[in-house]
Amino acid sequence: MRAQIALLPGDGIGVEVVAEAEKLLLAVAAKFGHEFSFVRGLIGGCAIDATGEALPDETLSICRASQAILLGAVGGPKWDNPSAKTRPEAGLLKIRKELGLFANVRPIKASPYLVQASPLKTEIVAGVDILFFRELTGGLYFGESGRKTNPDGSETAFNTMIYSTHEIERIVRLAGQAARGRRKKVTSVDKANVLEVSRLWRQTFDRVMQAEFPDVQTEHVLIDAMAMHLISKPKNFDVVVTENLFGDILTDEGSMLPGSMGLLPSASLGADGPGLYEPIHGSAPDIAGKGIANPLATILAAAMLLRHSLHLETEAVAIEKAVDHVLSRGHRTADIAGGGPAVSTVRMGELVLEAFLAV
Ligand SMILES: NC(=O)C1=CN([C@@H]2O[C@H](COP(=O)(O)OP(=O)(O)OC[C@H]3O[C@@H](n4cnc5c(N)ncnc54)[C@H](O)[C@@H]3O)[C@@H](O)[C@H]2O)C=CC1
Ligand SMILES: CC(C)CC(=O)C(=O)O
Ligand SMILES: [Mg+2]
Repeated sequence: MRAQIALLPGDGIGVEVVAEAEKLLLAVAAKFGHEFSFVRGLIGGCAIDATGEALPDETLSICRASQAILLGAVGGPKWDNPSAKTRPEAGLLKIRKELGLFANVRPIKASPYLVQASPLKTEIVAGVDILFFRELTGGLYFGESGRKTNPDGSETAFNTMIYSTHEIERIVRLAGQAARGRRKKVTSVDKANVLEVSRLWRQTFDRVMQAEFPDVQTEHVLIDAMAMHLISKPKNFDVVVTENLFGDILTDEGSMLPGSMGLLPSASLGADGPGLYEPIHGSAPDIAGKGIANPLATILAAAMLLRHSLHLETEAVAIEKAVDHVLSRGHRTADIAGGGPAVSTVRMGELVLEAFLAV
């Protein structure tokens, strides 16, 4: 098949991990006879430096003309000034909104080869397999916000959490459909004991699930309790659906089940158009430029890209198997090495490539 893939490495370790995933995609094309063309775009801090905008129009055009987008990460201390005109993260929010990528799918699966990498007990972690559906274009990240100076000179700032029925219905539907292909259970996470938005979320979830997915078991869990249940009894969860901010926080927490942020990929999908694939982590300024970041989350995001946007299931599975193989042989980057011997970002990429070519 022919496909154009937009590569948006972004900032910090985004550049290092996307380079490894790109090598895998090139190898997929060569091995399976596909023609992938890659077009690069700027996003985040590097885009602000070059153009003054966190998401230049040119990047958006490249993405719209592509079948899929692979993104690294944005942000870093260089662009953290609170009074700056724009921030790198604004570019990420804008691309999600502009492309209508309302569903962020984040699988959290504990590899049998990595149970030692988790700070949690083996009996809690072994066998964990959760699929998060995080709503991605609504909620606090997109509601009205602002600041004002009060008469006494102090300041007030506000962000608004806002959701409409339509926005809730479409993400709940995707969660229900996914559950049908899995263990047929969906957990909805909200704060309905306090927030009006959550009460609408809960009512809408119940209505859609009862009418359209009566065969799927459902439950509601409050966000504060969920933060605890997620690491005390993670095997109770199959599919989890929640709003933007809650899903952002819970999945970073959930990364401690497999053992590192550097292991978790994600897919951001809309009703149509290109999907966007990225690791769940950020630009990791504390390790950027050292060549030690774990590229597996981004390599696994490339596998999700092949599966969801290019419908190349065999190729996606081949990458996932190669990652499993490398982990089964004991190769580790520093984040999952537990203080033991560790390989570099580039070496980990090479090992996955060698395993991919060998099967
Ligand atoms: N999707 C994106 O582009 C995101 C961007 N950010 C931005 O990234 C910047 C840094 O944010 P942080 O809060 O530090 O979050 P972060 O996710 O960049 O890093 C958190 C911790 O996890 C480690 N880590 C993350 N990815 C890793 C990998 N692949 N291998 C090994 N270790 C890894 C980092 O070294 C750090 O100790 C900020 O500017 C933030 O806004 C944060 C989250 C998502
Ligand atoms: C805009 C962000 C940096 C959000 C985030 O942390 C994420 O999508 O994981
Ligand atoms: Mg996040």
